[in-house]
Amino acid sequence: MTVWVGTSWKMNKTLAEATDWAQGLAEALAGRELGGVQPFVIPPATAIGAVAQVLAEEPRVLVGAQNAHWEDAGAWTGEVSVPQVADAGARIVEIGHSERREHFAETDETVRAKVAATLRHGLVPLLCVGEPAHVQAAGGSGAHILEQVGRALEGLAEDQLARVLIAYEPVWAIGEHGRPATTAELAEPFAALAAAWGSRVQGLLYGGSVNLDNAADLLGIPGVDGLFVGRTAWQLEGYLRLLEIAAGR
Ligand SMILES: O=C(CO)COP(=O)(O)O
Repeated sequence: MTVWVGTSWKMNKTLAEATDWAQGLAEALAGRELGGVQPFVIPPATAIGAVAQVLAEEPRVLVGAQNAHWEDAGAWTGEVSVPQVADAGARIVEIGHSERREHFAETDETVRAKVAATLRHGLVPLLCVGEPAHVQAAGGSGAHILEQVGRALEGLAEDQLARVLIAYEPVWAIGEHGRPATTAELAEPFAALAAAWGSRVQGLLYGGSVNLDNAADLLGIPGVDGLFVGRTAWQLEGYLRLLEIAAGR
C-alpha cells in the first residue's frame, strides 16, 4: 500500500531556498528505493515551476500547488488557475486548508468548485478538512469532517473520487500555536472518515504538528495512509527522516 508523505511550505522560502531543498531531495533519493512511500512537495506559487524543474530529475516526487481558482482563466486578479499551476509543473492541488478557510473566505462552495476544476484538468485534489477546538471539545470531530468532505465531494463519480486525497488536519493541532493531537484523539475521527470514504478515495492523510517523535504512531492509526507536514519538513533533513519513518512502517 502507498504511504503518502508530503509537505506544504505555506508562505515560506525564496526561489534559492526552494531549489536548494529540491536539489538536496533529488540527490538524497537518487538510486534509492522509496519503500512504498509517495513523496510530494507543495511550494508557494512562485516556486512551483523552479521546484518542478529541479525534480524533473526525480519524477517520483510529485509537486503541488497550495491553491488554484475554479475558473480556467479570466479577470480574477491575484489568483492562479488549475491550468496555470499544471503548466508550471503541479500535479496536485491543495484545496480548503483551514488557513484559507479562516483568512481567505474559502467556503464549502468554493472548495467544491476547486475540487471539480482540479479533476477536470486531470490533477489530484488534496482536500483539507478539520474541526476547530470547540467542536473537538464537544465530541463533534467525526461529524464535522464528514460534513466538510460530503459537501466538497458531492456529486462526483466514483472514478473521480478514486483520484482524490483527503487530509484531515484538526485546526487546533496545526502550526506553532497548535497542540499535537494524541493518537487516541484521532482514532474516532479517522474511523469515521475511513468508514465513509476510505475505500472510495485515493488516500486519507493526517496533518497537524507531525514531528519526528509522533510520525510513526500517527501512521499506525487505522485508516491513515500518509502524513501532510508543515514545519518538520521545511528543513530537508526533517523531511528525509519522515520518508525513512514512513518506509519503515
Ligand atoms: O498545516 C499543515 C500542513 O498543511 C501542518 O502544519 P504543521 O505541521 O506545521 O503543524
